[in-house]
Amino acid sequence: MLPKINPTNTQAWFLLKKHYEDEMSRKQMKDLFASDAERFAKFSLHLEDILFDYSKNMLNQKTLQLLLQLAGDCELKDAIHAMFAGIKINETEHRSVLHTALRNFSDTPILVDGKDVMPLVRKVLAHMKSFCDDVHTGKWKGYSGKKIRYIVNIGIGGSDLGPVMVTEALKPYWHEDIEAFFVSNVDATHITETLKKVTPEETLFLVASKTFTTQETMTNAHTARQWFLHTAKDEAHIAKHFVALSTNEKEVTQFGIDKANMFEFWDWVGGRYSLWSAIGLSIALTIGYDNFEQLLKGAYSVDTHFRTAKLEKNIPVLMALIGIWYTNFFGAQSEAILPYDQYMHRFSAYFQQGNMESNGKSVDRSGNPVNYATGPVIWGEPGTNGQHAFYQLIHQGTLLIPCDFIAPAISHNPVGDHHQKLLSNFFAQTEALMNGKSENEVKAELVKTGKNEEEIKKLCPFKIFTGNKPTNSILVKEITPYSLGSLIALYEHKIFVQGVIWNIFSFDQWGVELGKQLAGNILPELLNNDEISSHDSSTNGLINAYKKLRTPL
Ligand SMILES: O=P(O)(O)OC[C@H]1O[C@H](O)[C@H](O)[C@@H](O)[C@@H]1O
Repeated sequence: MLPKINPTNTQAWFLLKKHYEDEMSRKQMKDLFASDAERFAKFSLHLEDILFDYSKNMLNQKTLQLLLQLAGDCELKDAIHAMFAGIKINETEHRSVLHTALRNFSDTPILVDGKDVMPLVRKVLAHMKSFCDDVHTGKWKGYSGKKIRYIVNIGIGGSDLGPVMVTEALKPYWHEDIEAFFVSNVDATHITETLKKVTPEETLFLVASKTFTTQETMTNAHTARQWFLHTAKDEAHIAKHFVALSTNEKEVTQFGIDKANMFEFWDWVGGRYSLWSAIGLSIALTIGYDNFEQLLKGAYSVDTHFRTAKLEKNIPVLMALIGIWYTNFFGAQSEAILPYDQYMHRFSAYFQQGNMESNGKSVDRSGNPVNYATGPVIWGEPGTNGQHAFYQLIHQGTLLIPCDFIAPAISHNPVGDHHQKLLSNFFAQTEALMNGKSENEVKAELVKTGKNEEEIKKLCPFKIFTGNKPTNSILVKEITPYSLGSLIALYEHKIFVQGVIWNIFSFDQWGVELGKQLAGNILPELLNNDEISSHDSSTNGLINAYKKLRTPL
């Protein structure tokens, strides 16, 4: 079990508040750099090919020491141990949290209810490997004897976002004969447009759902099944074209998928942490099993770092503490994740679910409302697109938005000087956000343009950048399956640490249920033309307007 400590009652919290009010709220980051030539060396860390630079933050040694004290006061080390040991820290669902077991390459057994889960994990990985080999070599054939060319993953949330993000980020590693598609939305447009691009004879559908009851996924899977049978005719052919990635054998067989074509995972794998499990089959089929294993190994390396490194040298711990510093003491309400790598264009969307479904909670582990802020809004787009869209607000708006800049040193597409240009923007942005531009600098610039004094006075306020906008920079040698695995694991553990300190349960998601429940009530009301009066006047009004607008049933 995790401790139930209100972080605001700790001594560290009290001291951090005082430290913020007395000292850091007035500090300028550029002064911190000016007064310490060693700042970068002191506030950056290396982990294999990853450089984590957190020097451009509004913190000093004392801040760090107090944040680490907060981690200590909230018993973080014990919590880390509890998660890796398979203790049922997801108390509201009475489950262990063991995505780390899926990438455990050590010989250490991991026990759930006294039983080692590692043999099962290895068994499913072996099944995935042999299946990938069969599909890639053509041993696995479609019903008409043709090789599989198209993979369509049907899943949503954690059964979609991870595989989409990873396959996109690793496009240079795609198997040459395979093309992957992902269908998630219950909007028929998604499946319809996808089915236009594939053929029944050469398509393998992966029905990805932990529960195998999710409305969107089941609806899309049934539509795909119908589409397939329209051409294939015989239900016996389904076995060659539909496999299931799930924890729910009963529902899988009821859908008509053979147990032998089910890739299993377990309730101790959270949906948004499941890309390492059988849910990653679309990844393994797309980039090859060996590359999938590299992804797991990259994550395993970070798991080892997270479990064993001292807290002050522990990258995910520092990422988490820095986030808490801004959320709870500076009042920041969002964080931007900005990958300077076009292939990583779904990375922030992926961690939107990772962070917001995990730490978007307002009740603490004792069941009481929290009296402090928890998970921020996570958002972002790849650089440099974001620069031409929303960076204006980050530079000159009223909100404080801590940003993570992520970039590879080596591009998969070393064309001309594109990558130098891309990275010059990365470095320039973090520099600009930190230093800003003073009134004197603006004036001097305007003088050079030949403007008169009155014009300069008028224009000056708009051209000032206050600076002091915090950023983390994560520089990776290259985006490979291994380094991507590491990056994902860093962010996963950041989320975990924050949840521990905020005294919330990060691995349940009750907040998604109400909407599903009400949609279940409303759906039958949409299946007739009767006027509805069972809801509030807005909901009634909307439903009745919809019924008038559509063609009557
Ligand atoms: O994998 P499934 O059981 O289909 O669940 C898919 C998704 O839907 C749920 O509503 C949860 O919010 C997500 O955490 C989950 O990843």
